[in-house]
Amino acid sequence: MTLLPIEEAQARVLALGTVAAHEDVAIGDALGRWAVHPIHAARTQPARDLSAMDGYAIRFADLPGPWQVIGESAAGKPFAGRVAAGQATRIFTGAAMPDGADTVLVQEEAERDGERLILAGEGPPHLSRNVRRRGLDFSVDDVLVDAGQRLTPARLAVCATGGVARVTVARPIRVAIAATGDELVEPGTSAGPDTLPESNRLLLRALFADLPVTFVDLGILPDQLDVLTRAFAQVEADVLVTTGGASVGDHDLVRPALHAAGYALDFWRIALRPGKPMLAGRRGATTVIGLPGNPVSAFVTALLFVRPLVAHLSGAADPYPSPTSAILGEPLAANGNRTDYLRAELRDGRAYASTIQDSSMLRTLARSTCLIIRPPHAPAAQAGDSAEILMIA
Ligand SMILES: Nc1nc2c(c(=O)[nH]1)N[C@H]1C(S)=C(S)[C@@H](COP(=O)(O)OP(=O)(O)OC[C@H]3O[C@@H](n4cnc5c(N)ncnc54)[C@H](O)[C@@H]3O)O[C@H]1N2
Ligand code: MOO
Repeated sequence: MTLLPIEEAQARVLALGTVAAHEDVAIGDALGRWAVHPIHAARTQPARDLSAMDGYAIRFADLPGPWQVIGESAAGKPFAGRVAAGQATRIFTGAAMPDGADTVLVQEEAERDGERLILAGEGPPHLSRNVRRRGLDFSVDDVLVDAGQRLTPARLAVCATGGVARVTVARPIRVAIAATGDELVEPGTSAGPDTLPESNRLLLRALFADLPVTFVDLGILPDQLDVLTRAFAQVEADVLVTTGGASVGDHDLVRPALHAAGYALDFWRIALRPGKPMLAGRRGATTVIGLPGNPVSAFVTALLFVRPLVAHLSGAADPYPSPTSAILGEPLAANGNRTDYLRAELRDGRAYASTIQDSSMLRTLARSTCLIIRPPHAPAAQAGDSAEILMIA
């Protein structure tokens, strides 16, 4: 059986999606969304030459003083007059430089007696010392945020400073989530030995909590073709995520149910461990991603496929998770034909893989802080070798 390489599977998932319509939102509501267009500054920052320190505005040519203090410039309350030879004004951080002054003497290096000011230190070493020039940060029309960039706290702050009140973003992505399996019960309900508290819906919602999504909870669905088909046929969402029932057993009915509900399958089974039985398809504007039921497989496939799809539909220029690298703390055996995401702990910059890599084991996942990425057919690796990792905690 040929399995689809994960990079190809990722590209195909993104290609299935229909990019969401746009809306304008206040910057206060835009955290974690992606800018659809480049965001341009509506003002210059600083709008005037400003003092960077508390002290005195002087003319550099007048050093080493003394000076006569003729007034004050505070933030928002500029000095109205002009500083002539031998004159200075009191000035504070963020205040406009008075006309005629070009340099700020910090107050720690000055002594004042009434209007008389003298140098009491080395003084500013060069012209314009402690002055923030008009436009130092940005000028009107400069690009503050590129199209496709995420609106992080710092980017929202630069928009505010740039006089940008509203931004264009994709509308929230509607994500419907269904767990399937006769053995599953709502977490917290009393469960006998043949039942299992359902955890994948909670896992997925938590994994996407920072994304601009609205969730539709389809609940826990039984392994019955007609029930699954009816539920999938009624979905109105941008993304339908199912978990479980994706493999080859007699009770793995997600694929036939999706087919019966009118979804066209794009692929099934990929070269990934854990996560091999993943499937993807589409019906109208709804992309379906069928995740394996094993919780660790659901976790890894959600990170590698569902999150990037939601980010892509939201306008992200770079929707994929960003691996970094670490030194291996222990040797690793040669890898087989699937890309392997090993649950591991990062300690003192070294990654240690768990000895048992079973895709049902949530406690191992919960203890892990990273996943070590092993490409298909990677040769055996030694302690001290470098490896790609994906941080997960
Ligand atoms: N003969 C074969 N058997 C299996 C293969 C295969 O290639 N040939 N693939 C294995 C792989 S790999 C995986 S992964 C699993 C996943 O299969 P399914 O997607 O059909 O998952 P289920 O059988 O429904 O469940 C697997 C496991 O996970 C538990 N589970 C399911 N959903 C949830 C949930 N929402 N919350 C918590 N736990 C859940 C379920 O009880 C099972 O124990 O198939 C292998 N088999
Ligand atoms: O691919 Mo399965 O997810 O290894 O257990």
